[in-house]
Amino acid sequence: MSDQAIRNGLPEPLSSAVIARLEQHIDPYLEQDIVSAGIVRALELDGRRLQLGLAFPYPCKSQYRDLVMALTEKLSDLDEVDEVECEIGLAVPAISAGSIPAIPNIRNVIAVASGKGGVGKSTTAINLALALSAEGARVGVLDADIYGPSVPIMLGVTDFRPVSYDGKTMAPAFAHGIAAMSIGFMVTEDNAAAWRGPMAAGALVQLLEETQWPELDYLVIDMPPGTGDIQLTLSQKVPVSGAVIVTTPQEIATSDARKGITLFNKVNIPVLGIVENMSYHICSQCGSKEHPFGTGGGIETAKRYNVPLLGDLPLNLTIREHVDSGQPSVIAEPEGEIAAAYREIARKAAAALLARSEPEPSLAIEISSD
Ligand SMILES: Nc1ncnc2c1ncn2[C@@H]1O[C@H](COP(=O)(O)OP(=O)(O)OP(=O)(O)O)[C@@H](O)[C@H]1O
Repeated sequence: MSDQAIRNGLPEPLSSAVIARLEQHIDPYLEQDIVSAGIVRALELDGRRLQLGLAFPYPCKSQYRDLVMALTEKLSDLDEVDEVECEIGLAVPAISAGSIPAIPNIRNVIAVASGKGGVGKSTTAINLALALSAEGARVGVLDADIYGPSVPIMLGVTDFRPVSYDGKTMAPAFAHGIAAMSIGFMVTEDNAAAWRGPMAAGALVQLLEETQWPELDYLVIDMPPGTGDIQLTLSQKVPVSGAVIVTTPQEIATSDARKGITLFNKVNIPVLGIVENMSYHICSQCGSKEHPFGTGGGIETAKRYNVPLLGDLPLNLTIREHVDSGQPSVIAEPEGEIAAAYREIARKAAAALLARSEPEPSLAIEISSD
């Protein structure tokens, strides 16, 4: 139950009647009615026009139209009201990340991680960041994938070189409406590959802290692949509010994903859910769904660790072509099915962040040997 007070200018008994009807509307991502969830902020009557002020704690702009229609329908039987007007805003709260101090201007940090390389972690991170932005949030992305920084290519900013105006901090790149900083702007692949764990983690934390981030609701970090020292150090030094694990359905990738979940459990970072990438293939001849790597790995892992499966993405050449050309699918085909799948993942991950703001102490912790 939210303690958010409603600015309520309605007379009784209209006020009770309106609130009772609004309480019937369950937000599908928060799984709570919109009054209890604190989304209803203001109620006013202007003549026979009912004005609703709503503020969502997670970005879901693409859902507003359906919401307004559903609420108008629910309130249509009230004699005092001829018209319903909704003003909808976004107010993302900062979810605390334990004792690590917050980074100025950044409300929430979401780490995108994978147990092994090549599963599509960066592709997912960048599309997730752009999807959060498309749903209305202010978003930045930090490319911490030191051994294969791909954000400059994926956002089409390979020529960007960070500049410092104050000698202390660097301005990030801006592309497709989000801010971006990448280790790839600084170092060549050759010298990054020589970096060992602590040095790499130190450089990444410095990169994060010395970037002049604009005000952000979410900073998405594309983590280095794997579950070793760099990932552990980063998770302990950066105020990560939640993690998204990317996996493919192959058994080997799935067991690596489990190591990823274990790593975040170890450092008390809630796992917001799993994204199963390259999950299926749509046959170009007959349109049927084929599962070249088997089925069910993501669901099985999600169930075992009591974390949601945020979504699955097909093995699809256009996903690859889009990111390789600097126009990820969420931007290249915003009306397409793939963009819709990423936006759904974004809404679910952002809502999960609110629900799981306290790590569950009952979660089984499995310490892996590597
Ligand atoms: N669903 C998909 N369908 C087709 N190609 C994909 C898909 N997801 C990612 N790819 C492609 O697979 C390759 C690897 O993806 P990506 O760089 O995102 O993986 P990664 O897990 O971040 O790898 P690494 O950590 O090693 O950099 C890229 O060429 C990307 O375009």
